[in-house]
Amino acid sequence: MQYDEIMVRYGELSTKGRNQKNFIDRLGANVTKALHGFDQVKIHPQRDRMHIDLNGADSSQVMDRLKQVFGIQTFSPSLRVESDFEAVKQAAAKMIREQVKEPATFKISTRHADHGFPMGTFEMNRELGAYLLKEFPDLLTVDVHHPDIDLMVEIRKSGIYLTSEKIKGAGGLPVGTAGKGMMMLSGGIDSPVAAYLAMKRGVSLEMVHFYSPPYTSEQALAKSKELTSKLAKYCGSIKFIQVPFTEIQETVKEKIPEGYLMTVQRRLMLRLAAALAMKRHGLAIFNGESLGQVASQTMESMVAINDVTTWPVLRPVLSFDKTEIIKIAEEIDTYELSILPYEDCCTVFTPPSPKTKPNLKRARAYEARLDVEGLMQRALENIKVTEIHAGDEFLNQNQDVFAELL
Ligand SMILES: Nc1ncnc2c1ncn2[C@@H]1O[C@H](COP(=O)(O)OP(=O)(O)OP(=O)(O)O)[C@@H](O)[C@H]1O
Repeated sequence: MQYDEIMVRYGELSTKGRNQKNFIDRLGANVTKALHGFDQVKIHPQRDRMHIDLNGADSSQVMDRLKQVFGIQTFSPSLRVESDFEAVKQAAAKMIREQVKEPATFKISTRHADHGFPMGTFEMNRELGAYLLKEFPDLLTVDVHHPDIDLMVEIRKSGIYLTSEKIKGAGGLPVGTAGKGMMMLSGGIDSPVAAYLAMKRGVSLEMVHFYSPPYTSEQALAKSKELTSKLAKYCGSIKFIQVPFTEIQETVKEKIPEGYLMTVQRRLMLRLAAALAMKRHGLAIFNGESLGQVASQTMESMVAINDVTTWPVLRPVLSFDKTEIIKIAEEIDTYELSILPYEDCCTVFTPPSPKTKPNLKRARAYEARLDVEGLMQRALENIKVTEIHAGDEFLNQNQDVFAELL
C-alpha cells in the first residue's frame, strides 16, 4: 500500500527533559541524511512525534531507511484524508481490504488534535467501528483489550490520518547526541559490533585503523573500509583514519622481548588513538575488547595497556560472549565480511605465546627502550582520512584477489 505519511515515535527521547530539543533537532537532521535522495519528502520534527510527509515517495523504501536511524522507537505508515467522516470510512475500509485476509479482532483508537472537527474521540471510535463491522461482517470482531489490529485515527488540522501498523525502529539515541568517539576498528568480528553499539547510544564515531604494509595487504585495508561503509548506514557517513603502523611494529619486534611484544604494540596503538582523540575533539576511545577472550583482553593486560592515557577507553562488548557478538554481527551484516581471511597487523606480529598477565612496570620499562615520541610523530604525520558513505564499496574493486580466496 502506498502511504502519505510516516509518523515517527521517539521513545526514549521523551524522557530526556531539557535535552529534548537537542535530541529532536539531531534526530531530524539524521532522518534528513538517511532520506538523502528522496527530494520530495518533507520532515516535520515536533515535540512529541515526527511527521514525514512522503509527497509521493515510495513508502516502503523510505521505511527501510528509517529502520536504521537510532532514536526512533516505532513508526507508523499512515493514509491522509480530508477532515470528513465519509473520507475516513472509505480509507479505513481500503486498509482493512488490503491488509486483512483472515478473520481478525480490531479496535479503533482515536487521537484528537483538532478541536474544530465536529466528532469527538469516543464518537469516532464508535461510528467508525460500527461501519467497519457492517462492511466486513465475516472478517472483523471487536476486541478492545488485545486486538489483532489497532486502527489508529489521528484528527489533525492538516487532515485525518489513519494507520494500522506500528513498526519497531532501531531504538537507542540519535547518533551525535552523546558526542564524538574514536573507534579502534580492526577487520575482526568484535570491533564493528562495538562500533554499532556505541552509535546506538548516540556516539558519533571516527574509525581509527592501524595497518602495516607490506605485512598487511591492500585487501586487509579495504576490508576495514568496507566494514565502515556497512556501519555508515546508521549515521550517513563516517571518517576513516588509517594510521601507518609498520615502523612501530618493526621497531617493537627488534627491541622488545617476545612476551611483551603485544603489550607494547597495544600501548602504542592506544597512545596514537588518544593523540587523535585530543586533536580531533573525541571524548573517548572505543574498542572491541571482550573480557577474557584472548591474551590481550585480561584485566592485567588492560592495566598494562590503559596506563598510557587518562582518556576514557570504553568497551561496548566487554561482557558479551562470542556467540552473542556473532549474533549481532550477523544482524548488522558485518559478520561475513569480518570472517574473510585477510591478515590484521596484530596477527602478523603476534608472538606464539604473549603474556596473558603482563606486569605494568615491565611494560613501562620495555617501552622506554623506544623513541616513542618520534615513532608517534611519524605515524601521525602520515595518517590518511577518508570520508566513507553507506554503500561505498572497496573490496569488489579487486575481484581477482577476492576470487582467489573463495
Ligand atoms: N589493526 C587495528 N586497528 C585498529 N584497532 C585495532 C586493530 N587491531 C586491534 N584493534 C583494537 O583492539 C581490539 C582487540 O583486538 P584483538 O585483535 O586482541 O581482539 P579481537 O577480539 O580479535 O577483536 P576484533 O574482533 O575487533 O579484531 C579490537 O577489538 C580493536 O578495537
